Amino acid sequence: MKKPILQIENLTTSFKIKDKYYMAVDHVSFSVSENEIVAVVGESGCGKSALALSIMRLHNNQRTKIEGEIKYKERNIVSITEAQMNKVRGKDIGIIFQEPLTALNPLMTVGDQIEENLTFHTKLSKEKKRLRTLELLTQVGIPFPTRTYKQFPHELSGGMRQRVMISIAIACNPSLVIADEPTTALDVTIQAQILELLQSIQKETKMGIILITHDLSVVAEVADRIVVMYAGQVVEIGTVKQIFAKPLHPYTRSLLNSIPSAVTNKQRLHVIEGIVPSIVNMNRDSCRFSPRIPWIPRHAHEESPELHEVAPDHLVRCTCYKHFYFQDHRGVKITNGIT
Ligand SMILES: Nc1ncnc2c1ncn2[C@@H]1O[C@H](COP(=O)(O)OP(=O)(O)OP(=O)(O)O)[C@@H](O)[C@H]1O
Repeated sequence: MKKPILQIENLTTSFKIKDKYYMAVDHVSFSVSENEIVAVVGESGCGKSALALSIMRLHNNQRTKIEGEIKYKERNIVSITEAQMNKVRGKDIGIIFQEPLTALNPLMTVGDQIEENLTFHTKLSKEKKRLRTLELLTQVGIPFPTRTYKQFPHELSGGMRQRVMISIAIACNPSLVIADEPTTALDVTIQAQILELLQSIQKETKMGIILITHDLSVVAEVADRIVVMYAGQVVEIGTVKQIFAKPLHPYTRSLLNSIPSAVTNKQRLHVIEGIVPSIVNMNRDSCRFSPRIPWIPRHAHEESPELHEVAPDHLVRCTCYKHFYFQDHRGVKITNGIT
């Protein structure tokens, strides 16, 4: 059995809005093992970034409350001091953000930014840091590492900047990397290259990756397991095979049905009607997805829906999945979930 690197248990992240706290991540539990890619998927506003920033403890702690456990190699990093967390961040756990142009410092050269991380976490000499930086730039597929070493972020293309972000994230050989929408800001061909790069680094280093994305189609090829989040909660979790071959929660099925494919490209794509509720106006006592599937009878939903284990390692929230069918744009029932 694989060793878990990160175990998240009942993680709750609440933001203070006008003197009251509202949960954006609601009792989330899952784990990531070495050599494993776990994808966290869901539409915008489902709590994916709030989750990623909670793991890194990058929220403003004056306005954010984090409860539950995030165990990195058995140690609960929710309760360690900020100084201790500084040693974990960037060394044990790396992060890749969606938009490298905003995440990178525009006034520092690429070389300096990578070396900054090495200076903070290692005792390498100046020359060794330079060599390690050039090695990293080569590893992430930068064609002219010595030139890029001296360049500023704005001198690079989006894809190259994301490669630089990846090299910063992996500089200290972390055992876990969180990639928060790493390809969203890139065009399709570059997206594929960046995902391939992440996958090859992961194979080489055996690190664990949490891949956060709103796009289920990007995870099929790379992920081992999928965590589907809706309105702050995990609504389904399973292996890639389980989720793609037997998606159960109506939200998962809707996400899958929204993916353009060779099968659907001549038809209108499935659109998930409605929007993710805001954390302030959310009805927390019932199935949170129920307002978006009004044709499912009320009795099909569970009160205070729980996660149910439907197969080994395959969990789904609420009983509504048993009754689910789609309505296409003409109101026609589609019962199998995937057209
Ligand atoms: N700092 C904050 N203060 C108050 N509310 C917040 C804060 N950050 C996020 N939220 C709210 O928490 C919910 C989850 O947001 P989050 O950014 O985690 O979603 P997401 O799934 O990552 O979406 P996206 O893909 O657009 O980033 C949203 O309702 C959002 O408005």
